Amino acid sequence: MAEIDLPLIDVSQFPQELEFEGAHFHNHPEVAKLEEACKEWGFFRVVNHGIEPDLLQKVMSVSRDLLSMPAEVKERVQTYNAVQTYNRSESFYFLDMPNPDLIQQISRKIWPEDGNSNFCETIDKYSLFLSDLQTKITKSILASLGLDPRTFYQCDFEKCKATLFINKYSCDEKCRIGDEALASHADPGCLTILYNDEREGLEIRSKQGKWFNVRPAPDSFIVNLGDSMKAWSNGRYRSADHRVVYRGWMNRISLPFFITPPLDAPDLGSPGARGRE
Ligand SMILES: O=C(O)CCC(=O)C(=O)O
Ligand SMILES: [Fe+2]
Repeated sequence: MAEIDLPLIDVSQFPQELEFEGAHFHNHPEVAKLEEACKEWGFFRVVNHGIEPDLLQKVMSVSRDLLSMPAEVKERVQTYNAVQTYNRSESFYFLDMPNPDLIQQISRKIWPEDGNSNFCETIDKYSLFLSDLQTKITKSILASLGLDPRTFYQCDFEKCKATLFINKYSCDEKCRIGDEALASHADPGCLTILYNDEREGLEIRSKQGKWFNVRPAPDSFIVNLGDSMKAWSNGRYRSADHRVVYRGWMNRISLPFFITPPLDAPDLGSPGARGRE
């Protein structure tokens, strides 16, 4: 299986002025790199994102605590699933993030004695950081299409919804290297910010239809564009097929943060003639 290192996007290099109205930045070097990555792969890896490695470790650790609870405890949570499409896997999802009340409700169901404030604070802090990161990335994607950052508000990107998943893929002795743990798919929404443990297994399909194994890299996030962003860019940007393949591990944890358009933002849901050709 061919391997790739995803294109690296350094968030600290994005122009600060992206926050201001009326500026155009598609010639900025980091924004140009982003444009290339979105066209070529629809996937990139984000570094210098400002999230402390310590917080990332804590997020993994509280996710493991949650997933290692007995099945009958996990089943108290409505959004706990042994999802069929995730072969031999289980997941929790948290809607409308950041959402401290929901995190507490879920935590109290799992740990009724004390509500596990460490879990709540860690997941809350993490989702606040990720929301901020997704805003920066989305504005930079708009800039890379040659658009004014105000488009973010004019086209209702700020109303997008974020859902955090905590997934665990488990394999037993019957698993064989190359078996699909998550079948090939494209994400339907705007953007996905994915953090996973250092176990290999994520594969993405190139423009030419060839599968590549994504080499893991610590302390960074994988970002991919979904079908809504592809449609919104009038097909200029890819929403690439990807899958998870078993590579010899017993367990693999991944935390996708899905950014999806709200139902009341028709402008975002439909492709328009925007951006430069
Ligand atoms: O677990 C992964 O690395 C990828 C997950 C994914 O693609 C998804 O949940 O849509
Ligand atoms: Fe996906």
